[in-house]
Amino acid sequence: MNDSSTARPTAITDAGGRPGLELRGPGGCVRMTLLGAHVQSWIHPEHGEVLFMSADASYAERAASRGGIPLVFPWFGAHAERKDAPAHGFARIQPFEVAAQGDGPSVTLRLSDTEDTRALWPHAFLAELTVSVAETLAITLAVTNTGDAAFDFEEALHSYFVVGDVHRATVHGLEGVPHVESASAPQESPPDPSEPIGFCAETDRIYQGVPDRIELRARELDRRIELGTRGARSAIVWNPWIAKAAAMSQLQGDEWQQFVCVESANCRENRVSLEPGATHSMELTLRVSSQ
Ligand SMILES: O=P(O)(O)OC[C@H]1O[C@H](O)[C@H](O)[C@@H](O)[C@@H]1O
Repeated sequence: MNDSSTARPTAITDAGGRPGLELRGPGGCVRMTLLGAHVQSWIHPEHGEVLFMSADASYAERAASRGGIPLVFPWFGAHAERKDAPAHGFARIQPFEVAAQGDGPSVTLRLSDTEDTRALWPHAFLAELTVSVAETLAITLAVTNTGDAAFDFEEALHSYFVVGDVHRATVHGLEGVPHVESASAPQESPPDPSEPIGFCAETDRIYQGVPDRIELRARELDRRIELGTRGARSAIVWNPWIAKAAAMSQLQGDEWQQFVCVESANCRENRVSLEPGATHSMELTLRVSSQ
C-alpha cells in the first residue's frame, strides 16, 4: 500500500447528483451512494470495471438503480402479504448515514428504523454495511435487533457482475447444492445438477445450504471472480434472458447478455431469526483474477 493507492473515503455524487463516497485501495476504486448503501462501481486496477450498471439505470432521488450491489433487506423478492411494499425490501431506497470512517479505504454506513420503515415492517433495527477495499473488496452487513421482541428477516448482497457474454459465463461451487428454480421461462431440459452452472435461458435459482466459496468465470473477459462468504446460507443465480429483460425497467436492449447476478443471501428457509439485542453478520469478500 502507498499513499497514491490508498486514501480515506472522499465525498462524491453519483450520475444523479446523489451523495456518495469513493474508496481507493490496492484492489481498486469503489464508488457507492448513501441511498441504499449501494456499491455502484468497482474498478479493479488490472481488470477494469467488475460490476455491471445499466446504461438505462435511474438515478432519481429514491430510485434503486439497476446494477452494482443493491442491498436487499428485510425481505427478499415480493413482500409476503403486501402488494404495495417495495420488492426486495426497503433498504435499497432508504438514505443511509455514515457511521464510521477509517484512515484507509473503509467506511460503515448505517440505517435504523423510522416511521416509514415501521409502517412497512414493525421492528426496531440497526443495519450497518461496512465496505473495505484492500487487495479484495470486502462487504459486511450486520443487522442488530434494537427492539424488545424477536424478528425474522431476509437479506442479500445482490451483486451484478460484468461477464462480457453471458453465454460464456459459468458458476462453480454450487454443484449438487439443492435449489429452487423460479424463472418463468427456464431452460426446457433441467440442467445437470452435478455440472457447473451455464446460461442458455432465463435463470432465477435460489440455492440453499451453500458453501463459503463460489466462483464466477467469465471466459469472454478472461476473468474469475471468487465470492468468499461468512454467514450466508443462500445464493441466488440470476439472468433474465431475452423476454424478461425486454419487460424489465432500467435495462437496455441486449444488456442482459453482459451480466450475471450471483447474490449472497439468507432467505426463505434460511431467513435469519434475531432475539432482542442480538446481531447477525453476513460477509462477502470478492477477489478478481485471470482464468
Ligand atoms: O428488478 P429487481 O426488483 O431489482 O429484481 C431483480 C431480480 O432479483 C432477484 O435476483 C430475483 O431472484 C429475480 O426474480 C428478480 O427479477
